[in-house]
Amino acid sequence: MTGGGEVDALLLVSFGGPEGPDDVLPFLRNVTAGRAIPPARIEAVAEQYRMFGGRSPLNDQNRALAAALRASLPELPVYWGNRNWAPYLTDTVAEMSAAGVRRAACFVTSAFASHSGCRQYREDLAGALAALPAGTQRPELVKLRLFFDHPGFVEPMIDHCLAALADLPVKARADAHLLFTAHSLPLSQSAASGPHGDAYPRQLRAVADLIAAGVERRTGVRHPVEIVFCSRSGPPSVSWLEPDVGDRLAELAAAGAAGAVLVPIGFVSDHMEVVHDLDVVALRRARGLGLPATRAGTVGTDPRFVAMVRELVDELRDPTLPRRSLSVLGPWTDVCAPHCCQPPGIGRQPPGSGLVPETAILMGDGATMTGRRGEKG
Ligand SMILES: CC1=C(CCC(=O)O)c2cc3nc(cc4[nH]c(cc5[nH]c(cc1n2)c(C)c5CCC(=O)O)c(CCC(=O)O)c4C)C(CCC(=O)O)=C3C
Ligand SMILES: [Fe+2]
Repeated sequence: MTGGGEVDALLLVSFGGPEGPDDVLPFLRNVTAGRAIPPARIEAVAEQYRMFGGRSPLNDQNRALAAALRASLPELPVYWGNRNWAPYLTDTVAEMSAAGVRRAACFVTSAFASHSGCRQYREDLAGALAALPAGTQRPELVKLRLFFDHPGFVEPMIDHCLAALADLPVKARADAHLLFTAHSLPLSQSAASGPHGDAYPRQLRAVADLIAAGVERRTGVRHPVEIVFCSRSGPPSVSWLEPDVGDRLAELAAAGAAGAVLVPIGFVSDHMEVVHDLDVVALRRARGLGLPATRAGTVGTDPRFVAMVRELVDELRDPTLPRRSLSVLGPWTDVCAPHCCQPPGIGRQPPGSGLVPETAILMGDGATMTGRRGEKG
């Protein structure tokens, strides 16, 4: 990797979701391969997808994001590849190689550090390169930095939070709690997130505080800020980040809270965790408890978010450009440290055992890592 320079493609990297009833089980097998997820949990998640016709909203949202990115970056071909469903990253990277792409900026639809949200995508990109036949052109795949505290993500979420507050009944509004939601993680994954550990909860807290401060600037009201979690999985013997959003709503109702706004910062579009775990399960529970509650929109294809991606690509072309970030945690590093987000017992072996050099760079192998590297993180 060189300091700055040309970029000849953008690769949108995401999770992937099923697009019809027949896709649900094969998709879940892809997601849970090698993971200790109880069969009962898999069946329950399959049922959630079936409630929505077996179709996740996620792929259509990525199609919309790709279209917005094409409009915003007309000079670059925009490719799209997923971890768990077609179009698969391995196929997309093979297509990019055949098209002669030399250096692609990779935008991953996940704002925060964790194994699932950062490292595993780097593993996927490295795996897609390693799967190319010997002798074919290997594009350089450069993952753009984590964007949790970028104004292009935070500012639209402030607007969405204000809109959700305005949807509450007037008497619930001024004292409403802001419950910032994110995907739960096993405590071991959370503790191992980022280069020094605990990056996931710290980044969530930083973003929640930025959004709450933005709301206060506009309304003059300082709302209570909490981080809550959805979509806990895994066996009951393993501890995950808590509190669960529904449990916390029950506690707030019991304590006589005025109201609550769910602000889904952990996801960039309204996918299954949002439309099912928040809109169906959590909001229904709040209604049953008599607690006024609304849910803020996700960032989706907000023009500021799309412009942020363009800005991150420009940073790659010209490292002297300002690197916008709103919290003391950022701007996040361009290259992850070797064991960043590596929980004990998950993932591939440490680098150094016959990996192609591009793979070693993506995986943050210190011995071969060159080029742009931030100071913090
Ligand atoms: C941090 C995080 C993100 C955010 C970062 C990112 O965006 O990557 C995320 C995203 C997503 N997770 C998704 C779906 C699923 N996640 C699962 C399982 C798991 N997720 C985990 C964490 C995360 N997941 C973890 C620790 C597990 C346990 C197994 C494991 O250690 O890997 C399972 C298996 C069943 C279950 O266990 O619930 C499913 C079906 C979808 C698609 C939604 C749609 O279809 O709209 C998306 C975007
Ligand atoms: Fe990381």
